[in-house]
Amino acid sequence: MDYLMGIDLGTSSLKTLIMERNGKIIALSKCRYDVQSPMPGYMEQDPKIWWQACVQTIRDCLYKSGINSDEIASLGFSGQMHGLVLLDNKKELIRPAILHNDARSGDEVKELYELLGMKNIQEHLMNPLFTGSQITSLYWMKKNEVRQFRKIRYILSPKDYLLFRLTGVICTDYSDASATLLYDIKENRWWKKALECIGLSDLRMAPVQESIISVGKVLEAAGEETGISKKTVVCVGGGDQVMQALGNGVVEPGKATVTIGSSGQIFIPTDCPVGNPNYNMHTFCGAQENTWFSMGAILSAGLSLKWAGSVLEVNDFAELSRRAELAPAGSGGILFLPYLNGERTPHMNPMLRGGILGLNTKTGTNDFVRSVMEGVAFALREAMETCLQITPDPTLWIASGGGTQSNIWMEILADILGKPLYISKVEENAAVGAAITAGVGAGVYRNLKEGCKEVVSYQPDPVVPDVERIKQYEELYQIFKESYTANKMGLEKLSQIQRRDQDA
Ligand SMILES: Nc1ncnc2c1ncn2[C@@H]1O[C@H](COP(=O)(O)OP(=O)(O)O)[C@@H](O)[C@H]1O
Ligand SMILES: O=C(CO)[C@@H](O)[C@H](O)COP(=O)(O)O
Repeated sequence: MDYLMGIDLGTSSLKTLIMERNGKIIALSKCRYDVQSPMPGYMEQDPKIWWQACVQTIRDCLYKSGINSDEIASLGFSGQMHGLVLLDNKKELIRPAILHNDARSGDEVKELYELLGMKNIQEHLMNPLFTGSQITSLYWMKKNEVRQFRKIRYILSPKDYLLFRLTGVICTDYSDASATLLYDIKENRWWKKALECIGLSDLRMAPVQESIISVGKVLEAAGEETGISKKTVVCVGGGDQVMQALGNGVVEPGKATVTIGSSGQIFIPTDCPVGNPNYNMHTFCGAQENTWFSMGAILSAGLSLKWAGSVLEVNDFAELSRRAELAPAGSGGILFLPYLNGERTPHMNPMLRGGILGLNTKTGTNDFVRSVMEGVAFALREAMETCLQITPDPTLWIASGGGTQSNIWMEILADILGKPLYISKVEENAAVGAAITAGVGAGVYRNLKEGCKEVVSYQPDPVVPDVERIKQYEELYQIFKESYTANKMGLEKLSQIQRRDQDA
């Protein structure tokens, strides 16, 4: 039988799975790791840890499945987007990866807007500039790590590093290329002006392929390390948002996903690159040429619940969900602002900080946990409304990510978005999407649409919003939006104090 392998490099863990062509998962393995924050606002990971996690989970999956590795027709990657991985001319790592949620380059964002010009950015990148994107992280390095900057020979996105370790091939895909903010989305090539502006040439950038393209076979040494056979075809894969969408059967306009992973996203496929007139959401390329999507991204979704758990010293998400179930809808009138590490859509502000408003003598820990889940859902609604200002509302919404494991969180999300939410029957949709992509690359499926049709089905009953709670949340949502405007300046000042104190 032909099996397919999907590998998803997340922010908090790496997941590998082996599935049959009909989507039945026969082995799944996860390896957790931490994000390092050596300075306030810095978010980094050592790519070698990703590779170790990749090796460990591949071996574990092969062992659990009991299959012969020759039977794996192909494998593909999904990866956290925007992050910066740098290799020197010996193809050695230059420094730890700077991640998508890094907030150090606020000044560089402002400078790059000046240097590149708003009109050019609108026309070529079709995205707002933001901290944690490759363009701003590279520009920060140029100013602050001159010696290391000079060593840069290859610039990769996170999943491309795993592809390189496995095959020796340097290459990326359209989705990750566009997410670097160094890529001209209209012209479909690296944007020379942006590269020149930060003192680099497009020779430093990886060749760009469709996600389904097979780049070759595993290297001898990597084969021995992982147990992957030389017969297995290795495909490029794509950014985790594109891969999770495919793993949820979202392959063309009409369907959309709302994701609660470590971060959170609204993902809407579009017929053309819609751009970003208000500089507060994203337009990126899809898995294949001439495919695009609009995206609203919030920085602390699942991460907010993780933080709440650490405050309460409850590190079990299922237990946190039970606690949220015990609190009333609206959490007794308290509101959580989930800006723990700044925010992207719609505020595009790395200097924001979180907040809890309306605390009173009756507020208890159950209210606190529920308000965190509600605050994340309010932020996702604001991201959704931002996208829907310029893209048509899809007919079907699918919830995705680790947050779907919580019934109460899904109920809250459906009520706050005011949308029935479908949930896929399988977990780990980004890894499933990577496996589907690899299946197309190896000829197991004729195309992505066929792969999605064979693999993806939804639980029979969507999570349906409740009419009464929709009304109740509407009132709170208006206060949530106003709270940003009312508190913005104070939150920014607090963030400055936090940086200053931690710097000292
Ligand atoms: N049983 C659960 N109940 C509530 N939330 C959960 C549960 N399991 C996972 N989560 C949420 O999902 C997040 C992880 O999502 P995941 O999609 O695995 O993230 P990533 O891909 O970024 O590593 C956790 O931080 C947590 O907030
Ligand atoms: O930043 C984005 C999208 O813009 C995220 O998709 C990251 O790529 C990481 O996702 P998680 O690991 O937090 O789910």
